Amino acid sequence: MSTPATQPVITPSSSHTDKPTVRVGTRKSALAMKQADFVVTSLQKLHPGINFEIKGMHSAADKDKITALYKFGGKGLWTNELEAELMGGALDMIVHSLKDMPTGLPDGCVLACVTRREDPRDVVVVKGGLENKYKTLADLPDGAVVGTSSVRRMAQIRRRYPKLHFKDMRGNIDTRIKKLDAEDSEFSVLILAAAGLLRMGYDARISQYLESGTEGGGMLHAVGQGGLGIEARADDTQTLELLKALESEADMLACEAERSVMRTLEGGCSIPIGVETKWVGENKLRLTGTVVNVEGTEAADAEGVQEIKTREDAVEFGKLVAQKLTDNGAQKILDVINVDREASRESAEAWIPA
Ligand SMILES: NCc1[nH]cc(CCC(=O)O)c1CC(=O)O
Repeated sequence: MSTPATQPVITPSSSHTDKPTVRVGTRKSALAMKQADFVVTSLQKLHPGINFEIKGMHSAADKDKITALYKFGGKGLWTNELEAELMGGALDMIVHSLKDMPTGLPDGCVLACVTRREDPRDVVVVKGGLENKYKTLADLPDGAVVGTSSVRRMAQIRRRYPKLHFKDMRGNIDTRIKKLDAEDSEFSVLILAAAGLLRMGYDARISQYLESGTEGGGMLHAVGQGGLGIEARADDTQTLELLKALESEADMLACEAERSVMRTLEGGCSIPIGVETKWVGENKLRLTGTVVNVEGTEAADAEGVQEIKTREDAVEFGKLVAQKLTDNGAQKILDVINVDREASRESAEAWIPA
């Protein structure tokens, strides 16, 4: 006999081995898994002939909660392992919260897709929920404790509400809310991203939306907040093609502009910068940015409106707004923050993705 005597045995669990498999990686938190699930469900509807698999991975920083975060080497802290798997071919794409993605990716990896953005704003969550007589930051008495580990959030709130106090609050969303609600908790409110709460189904805990302007507490959100960023290999044309269907062009352009501000200002390290983008006319994007010192006593603000049609337009626009921020004193504020951070080893969004 010239043909092989044994054929591979098809077991029930490998009944779809005839289908091509696309492997989707993400961090193994409840929110990250939900986000990956959303991406896979959307892709599966479009491609019933492909088998999609989600692989949740703990990063080194997730596994080791004792070693100080800075000892992991900072950049890409939460993404290095996933990217190694992607480049080695064990994964075909990674689903990230866009705001946790460094603005510079390793060679060979690209931001293949930005999905339609969830509400990008930060929100206030009050202790005990909506029964609480306090609903907004303006309601809080002097000395009330705000929980956040983000310098960006703390600095901007201090600027408007100098009499509030701040304490670090880390952990994933469930952990943070539990800490807030605990009977003996010292916190009055937490500041979180609307996107995470909405995706987790915790809409009912949102008591105030923060945004630019007095009503919104003058708060600008993090770069890329609310968007999902999907990373793939630059040469994997099949995956890049699949992901085109999930891209929201308007949100991608706005997020590219925001990331460009960050990339232009940061020089390696993540910085506490707030942004807000809004489409204000046909192809016209308005981008507002702020850099505030930790004490909330000094700020550089800038705004621009420009016609944006391509990714390159968005990147150039981001550079322009970054330059305006620098002209208005951002660099001086950032230099002080970088020196302080070197001493305290704190980072901008604390780099604890939810
Ligand atoms: N820094 C943590 C983080 N990273 C992504 C989200 C969810 C929001 C998003 O997808 O932008 C959060 C939680 C938060 O900031 O409250």
